[in-house]
Amino acid sequence: MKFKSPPVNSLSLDFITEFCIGLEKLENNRECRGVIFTSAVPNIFSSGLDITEMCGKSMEHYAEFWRAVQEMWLRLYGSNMVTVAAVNGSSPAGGCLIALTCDYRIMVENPKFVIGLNEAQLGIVAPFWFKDTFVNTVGHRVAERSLQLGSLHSASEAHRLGLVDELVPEVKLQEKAAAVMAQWLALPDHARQLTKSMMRKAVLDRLVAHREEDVQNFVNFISKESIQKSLRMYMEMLKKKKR
Ligand SMILES: CCCCC/C=C\C/C=C\C/C=C/C(=O)SCCNC(=O)CCNC(=O)[C@H](O)C(C)(C)COP(=O)(O)OP(=O)(O)OC[C@H]1O[C@@H](n2cnc3c(N)ncnc32)[C@H](O)[C@@H]1OP(=O)(O)O
Repeated sequence: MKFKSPPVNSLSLDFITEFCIGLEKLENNRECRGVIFTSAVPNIFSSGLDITEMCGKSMEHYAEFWRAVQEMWLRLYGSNMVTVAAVNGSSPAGGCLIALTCDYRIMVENPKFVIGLNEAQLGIVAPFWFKDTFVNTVGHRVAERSLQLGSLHSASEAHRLGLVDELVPEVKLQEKAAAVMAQWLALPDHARQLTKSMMRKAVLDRLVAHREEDVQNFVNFISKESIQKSLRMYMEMLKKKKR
């Protein structure tokens, strides 16, 4: 699955809806046993959640958007397929979440590419299920420090921390992703799927059990004037950076 929503593959409501429909089709296709996620936009895997979906909109819109973000994560983290992220560009926040939610992450070894859950830098808080996914990948200590600081890690640092599993030169990315996929698909599906479910079930169940509460927390938090102000300032900063 190749993300192609220029300029930065931000995760808008439309993007997420298409992503979920695409994933569901693949999940229901008995001939499809694995998916590689990558980007068709140069230098960007995904810039994370589309900030304009969380800024200056109605409470109803925030709730609809957040349910879609939850749905994307539930489907991907709970997927029966082998999921490999071929990270060929920067991947902050929600973009990093997509990579973390896969079974395996391969990143291009470009020192300009960054990845991490940088929510704290925007004055917002990664919800518990982003945090759980991060902890399950890198462990508690690394996740705690990285989340509190809202760190964006270079590719080599991300590899050192275990945030990504492998680094490769750009030209080798697709070949390596295909090789990893072949390795994971060599196992009997039922054994791999039951093992994956055993590893991820508690974290998935936690969001399913608290889904509406999590929507309300998000809506209450994001609609605060102080948070809206932080998001507006962040968007301004992104625009100014270009001038
Ligand atoms: C206690 C209860 C808690 C409950 C939970 C509460 C809250 C949690 C909520 C949400 C979690 C949030 C998750 C997120 O994903 S937030 C998004 C975070 N993303 C970022 O910080 C990345 C921002 N972008 C960048 O750093 C750069 O754009 C880039 C990705 C490195 C690319 O740089 P480049 O120089 O190539 O491009 P530009 O910066 O010029 O960008 C081009 C264009 O795109 C716009 N844009 C970039 N990112 C976003 C985005 N995420 N959303 C919307 N728009 C984006 C940018 O402004 C430019 O627009 P322009 O009009 O100027 O062309």
